[in-house]
Formats: sequence, structure tokens, C-alpha cells
Amino acid sequence: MSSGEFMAKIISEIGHQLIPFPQCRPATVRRTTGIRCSVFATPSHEVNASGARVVPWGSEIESLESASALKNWLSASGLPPQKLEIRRVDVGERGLVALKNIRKGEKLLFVPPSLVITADSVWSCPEVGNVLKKNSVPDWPLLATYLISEASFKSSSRWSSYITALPRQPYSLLYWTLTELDTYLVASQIRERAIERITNVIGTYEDLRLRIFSKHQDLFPEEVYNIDTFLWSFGILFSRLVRLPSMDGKVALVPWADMLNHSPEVETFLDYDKASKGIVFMADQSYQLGEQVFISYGKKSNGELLLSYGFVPKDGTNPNDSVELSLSLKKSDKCYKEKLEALRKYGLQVPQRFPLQITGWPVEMMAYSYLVVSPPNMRQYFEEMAAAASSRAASETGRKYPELEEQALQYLLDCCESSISKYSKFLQVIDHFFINFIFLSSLTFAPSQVGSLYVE
Ligand SMILES: C[S@@+](CC[C@H](N)C(=O)[O-])C[C@H]1O[C@@H](n2cnc3c(N)ncnc32)[C@H](O)[C@@H]1O
Repeated sequence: MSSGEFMAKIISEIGHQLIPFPQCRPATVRRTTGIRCSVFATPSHEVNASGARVVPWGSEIESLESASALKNWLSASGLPPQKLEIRRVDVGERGLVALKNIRKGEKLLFVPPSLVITADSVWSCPEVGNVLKKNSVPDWPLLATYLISEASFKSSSRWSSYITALPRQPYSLLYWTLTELDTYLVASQIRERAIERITNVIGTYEDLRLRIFSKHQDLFPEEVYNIDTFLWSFGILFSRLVRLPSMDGKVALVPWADMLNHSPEVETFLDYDKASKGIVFMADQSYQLGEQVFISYGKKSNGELLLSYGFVPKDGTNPNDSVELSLSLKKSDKCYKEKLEALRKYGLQVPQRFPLQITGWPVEMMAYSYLVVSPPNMRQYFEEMAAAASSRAASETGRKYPELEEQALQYLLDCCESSISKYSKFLQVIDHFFINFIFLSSLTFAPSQVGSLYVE
């Protein structure tokens, strides 16, 4: 099936049917001959335990051999001596650990700009880069194509050691089948966002293929530039690309620094330091020799971390975790029309989603709930409640209606229960899933990472 057909299928079948993902297509091995700029392009896609096609570059994530080759190459290319070292770690499989005791506030890690990949990086095949730039391809698809192009040059590419150390199959929802999304994320908004993201990646590839690749087949052979390699490169970008605030938000892949794993308990992040002219970050806590050092990928919920990085922190460890609760007017409400009008006036929808955090919920959600349960004799307050629910009326936000309090809370409780009840199917399949997981190791997340999906 072509990626276009796949996209049409995923759009038409977003429902509950089982559909194959593109990596399930039979692996075809073709060799390129005499292709200028792609002389090393001979990908022979392997198939992993679950039948997914994996790219012929990168390495298994547990491989430390490629990581130490990366370190040697970086050192020879200008990476100064570092306070951190790549090791196998308990959280994130591979990560950076302290080579000495580190004080809070200490500047950690230094990567010079010459070792950073951005949209301005030099291409091993300049013609490929020129064609993309002439067609005004934006940064993300440009970088995705850059990674594939450099990977196809194998050891002739400047980035060969870096690419070899990248995961061959990044942990990413891009590799989940629709059945897996339906099974494990049935009641989560992340399911829709994952489908949207997969559809966007496929759409982006299709756009590049039709607009550019098909017109320059000598530069962009399908053996190299196909949906499997694009799923890989976008998976790498989603899980490793950083935005550098001090470089006007420029996006970059920062070899070495991208070996840092995320902890919800730290706030420090990577940035360009204008004074020392390199990528650095400050430790916001002290570390003992041999301890893993973390950065923050942002204040993200467990669902958002799963969406971009393919993992979920251990239960209860993410203070930024939140789930979205969907509230709606009751169809049987005698004042349905009036309430709907009031909500629309303040830009609210039916249903409307609100974020629920372990630490509390937004006052706007309570106001929406008051409106849902308020009886006809309180119609003079409908607008006031809708305004408070939209947070447009600062003075009304947080106002209480004691006579409605119990009903409003009961309504919220019912909504929570109804949302959680969608996971009954999940609970039934979980045992089955674990048995399969142990024997096939076929899914892209570890059992310890599954637990908190339940609460979404
Ligand atoms: C920027 S990379 C970090 C380096 C990565 N561990 C490696 O070996 O290539 C991001 C990926 O690391 C893993 N990761 C990062 N933080 C994690 C955490 N707290 N728990 C589990 N996996 C994590 C996820 O697979 C994520 O997609």
C-alpha cells in the first residue's frame, strides 16, 4: 500500500477497525545503481519482532558501543572534556551520568555550534539541500529529509557516528497501530492527537514526494526517501529536537546533549549561551558521582510525553500531569438553548474540555458545571456563569453558588466516572498484553510505562 492509500485508509477508518500501518507492508529490497549523491543508498529494511519495518541505520538503544564511538568522534571534532558520560541507566535506558560530584547551579555540558544540526547545516549532497530550499521547505520537513540524506551516506557523512548512535526505532506513537491506539488510549484525547500527528507526517511525506521527489528522482530515490524512513526521521525529531530560546527559537539536534533524559522534577533545559558560545544547561540540583543527570523536556502531562517521546513517567511522579475532562450541557435541559447561547457568546463549546490535575482543577470548570446544573429560575445568572467559565470575567471567576454546589460536584464526579468507564476494555486486555509483551517484546513502551495510561 502506498502512503497515500494508507492515509486515505486511516482517515476513512478512524473508527474501530483494524488497519495495517505502512511498516507492515512486505519488505522490498532494491538496490540503487549509479545514483548521483546517493551512492551509498542501499537500504535493506529489516523487520522487527512485531513485523514493523525498521530503517537500516541507527542502533539498538541499549547499544553503548555506538554511544562511545559517538563520544570519541565528538571529542575529535571539538567537544571539550565533559562532566558527564553516557551509560546504561534505570530511567530512559541510555543517559548521561555525572563523572564527579556536581553542585547546584554548576554549568553542565558544552556543545559548540559546529556540532549542532540545524536547517542551515551543510549537506553531504548540496544539490539535495538546494532543491529543498528552492522549494521553500520549512524547517521540520527539511531536517527530516536532511537526516535521511545524511544517513544514506553512511560513513561518508560527517554525522555518521551521530546517526549510528540514534535509536533504529525511536519510541514513538508514530509506530503504534490504530488497534493499539484504540486499545490503550480509548478514552484519552492523546489518541486523536496521535492520529492527527501520524496523518500529518504521512501528509508531509506525500507532499514532498509529489511536489519534489517525483520530479528529481535521481536525487531522491524511493529506496531512500519513503514513508518508513520518514516515520523514523520524524520520530527522531519529535523525541530529540530542541528549541533554543536564546537563538530566537531556532530548532536544533544537539548530539551528546540529546542523550539527556527527562525528569518532571527538574526545571532546567538546554539553551545557547551567548557568553561561552555553545549549548549548555545549569544543574538545578546537586548530583553525586555516578548519578544520572536529567533535564526538563517542558511542563508536559504524561499524555503529551507519550505523544512526543513515547514514554510515561512512573505513576505519581509528574506534578504536571493532567487529563482533559469533557463537560457538556444535558440535551434534556429545559434551558438548553439559552445556556448554549450564553456559552457561545463567550467562545465556549459543547462539549468543552478542561484540564484536571492531581493538584486541582481550574475554577472555569466549576463555573461551567454550575451552568450545566442550574435550574430555569436561575436564568439571570447564565451569562455570568458562562463568562466565568471562559475566564473572560476576572471578577466572576471563582464565584460560588452554594445552592448548586452539591449538584455541580456530583455532575463533575459523574463525568469523571463516565470517562474512566471507557477503560473497562483496557483492563480486560491488560493481562493479555503483558503476556504478549514478555514473549514478543513487540510494543514500543515498557510495562512500567503503561500504568499511568489508565488514569487518562
Ligand atoms: C532525547 S532522547 C534521550 C536519550 C535516550 N535515552 C537515548 O538513549 O537515545 C529522548 C528519549 O529518551 C527516552 N526517555 C527520556 N526520558 C525518559 C524517562 N524519564 N523515562 C523513560 N524514557 C525516557 C524516551 O525514549 C525518549 O524518546
